[in-house]
Amino acid sequence: MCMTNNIPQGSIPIIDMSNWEDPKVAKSICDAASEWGFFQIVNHDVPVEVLKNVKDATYNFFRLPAEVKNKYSKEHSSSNNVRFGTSFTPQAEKALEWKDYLSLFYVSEEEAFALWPSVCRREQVLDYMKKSEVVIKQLLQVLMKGLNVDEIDEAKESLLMGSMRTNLNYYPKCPNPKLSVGVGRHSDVSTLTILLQDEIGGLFVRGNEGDDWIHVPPIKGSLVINVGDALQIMSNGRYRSVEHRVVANGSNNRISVPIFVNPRPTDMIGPLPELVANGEKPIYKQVLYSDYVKHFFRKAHDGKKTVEFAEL
Ligand SMILES: O=C(O)CCC(=O)C(=O)O
Ligand SMILES: [Fe+2]
Repeated sequence: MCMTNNIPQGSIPIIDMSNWEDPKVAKSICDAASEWGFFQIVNHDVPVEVLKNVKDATYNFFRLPAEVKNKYSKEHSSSNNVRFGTSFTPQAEKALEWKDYLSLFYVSEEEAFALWPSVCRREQVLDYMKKSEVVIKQLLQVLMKGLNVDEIDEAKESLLMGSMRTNLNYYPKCPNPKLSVGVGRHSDVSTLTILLQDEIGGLFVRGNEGDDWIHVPPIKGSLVINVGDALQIMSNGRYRSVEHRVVANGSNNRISVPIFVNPRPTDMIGPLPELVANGEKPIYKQVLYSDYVKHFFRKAHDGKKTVEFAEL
């Protein structure tokens, strides 16, 4: 596919990754991360076959009878790292979100083979994660360069992408979509999120003027990338995590598969020392990442409020 890096009017940028090291492409990635917080990538290194397989894996899991899926619910799952659920934080929500999910926190291949449901073809989910890592590293390298952080050493790599969670999301057809939502307004708590969506559509992003919602159109073979709160905090606000939501759909089921690329739960996150050393005034404090995530999951989705937890 031949794409320019132009931003279509009223739409989030679409970036061709085939020459990702080209300074012009690198600039369009950094600009997209600071102006929009969201973009789509095409001609990336994740093979189409891998994307197809992970979608099949998702359908396979959600087609299972309720009693089989329930083996992975909070009450029954043998591990916190594998969790089937509905909505987001049901105990804190006034109305549930019209969504089921299977959340898979990656620890090791060995653990994934032991604990992840075999029916969802864990090899395929693992392959999607592994192949996406290449793209994640390219994006992080470019984004760090944009902050004048030229080297991503082992410690920095671990801070930026030391843990990963893949969710298989299923939004069943909703009898009265006007009365419900797929996912409420929120920003992600990740460093970056890599999202595969199917052809149905329904993801909306807060526009950079702040008062409009922009649809993220499904593009065959593309991946949607968004900045999460952790990167907003580490970049001292230069890259923005942006509110997004998913509408409920009255005619079709929809699936999506985000990979949340996160710091490790035990990491302290705050503005990167390189930025502060340059004389920049920090606008966030250092917080323990697991505390930040706990704060996010304790409440219902509430737009961009989570990040206030780290504000100075
Ligand atoms: O399904 C989507 O398109 C987005 C899902 C989402 O925002 C999330 O899981 O954080
Ligand atoms: Fe999200």
